Amino acid sequence: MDKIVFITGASSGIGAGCARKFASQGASLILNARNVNKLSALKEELEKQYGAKIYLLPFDVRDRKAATSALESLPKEWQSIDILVNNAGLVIGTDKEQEGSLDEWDIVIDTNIKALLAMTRLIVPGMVERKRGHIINIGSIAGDAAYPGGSVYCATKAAVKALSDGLRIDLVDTPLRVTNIKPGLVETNFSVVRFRGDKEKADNVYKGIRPLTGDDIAETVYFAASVPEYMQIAEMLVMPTNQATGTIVSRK
Ligand SMILES: NC(=O)C1=CN([C@@H]2O[C@H](COP(=O)(O)OP(=O)(O)OC[C@H]3O[C@@H](n4cnc5c(N)ncnc54)[C@H](OP(=O)(O)O)[C@@H]3O)[C@@H](O)[C@H]2O)C=CC1
Ligand SMILES: CC(=O)[C@H](N)C(=O)O
Repeated sequence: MDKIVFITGASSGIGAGCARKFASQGASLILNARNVNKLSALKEELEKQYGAKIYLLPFDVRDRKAATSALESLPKEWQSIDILVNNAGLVIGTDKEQEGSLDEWDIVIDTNIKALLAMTRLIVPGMVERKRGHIINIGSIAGDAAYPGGSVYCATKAAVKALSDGLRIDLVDTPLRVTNIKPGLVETNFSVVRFRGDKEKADNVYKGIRPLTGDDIAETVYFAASVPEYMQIAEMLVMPTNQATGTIVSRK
């Protein structure tokens, strides 16, 4: 794949999985996250394993000024981004809507909604000009229906669906494509962040079920990116076999 792929939140989980998959297929990658050490280790791995061309662009996606100047700083040969994977995201806590921390929810909303929108706003005009591009947003099954303790997170992922659908409408007269990938249970660092570093609680989320991995979701992202240009995978809901909805899971 002779394309430039920009992945936010590439230092871990689904984003790192996407980096590995696209690198294995010959794409050139711009990798973003805040943790520079993890990004550098991934760059080294992908250069060694696949001879991939990697450009690191670490910044906090919530920082609009940093995002703007990072993108402006890209060398000319890296500016024509073909695929934007809006993946960076998180949740903190499982509090009820009437009890949780507004400060923590600001972080969740700013990352999952406002930063995704800002990256789209910064990168898509160039795609429109070049008449090629694909925006792949990582939504969630959580965007389909709210669940206990997930009110704000679910709302942000419902917003990702609305932003994806809206962008697809706004780009309907262009060759650009928009995809919303909606994973179910995927074992990554996500639950460790959700439970504020409590690894035992995080591990319990995946007890008794075979969860998906970041690499599994990367396969679906790559699939959406690699179908012929006249095809647009608008949405994909991908979950473990023993999961039926955001809350109905059979554990053995
Ligand atoms: N795991 C799951 O079950 C599911 C996850 N998802 C979604 O998948 C996406 C990836 O999550 P997942 O891989 O599971 O979780 P991880 O915690 O493993 O990865 C999250 C990534 O987002 C990055 N990130 C978080 N905040 C910022 C920020 N402010 N600026 C830049 N990067 C940031 C982190 O990097 P760093 O800390 O270095 O900045 C990390 O690379 C999220 O949008 C999540 O909502 C959707 C459905 C299911
Ligand atoms: C992290 C996710 O989005 C997951 N599907 C969940 O809602 O727990």
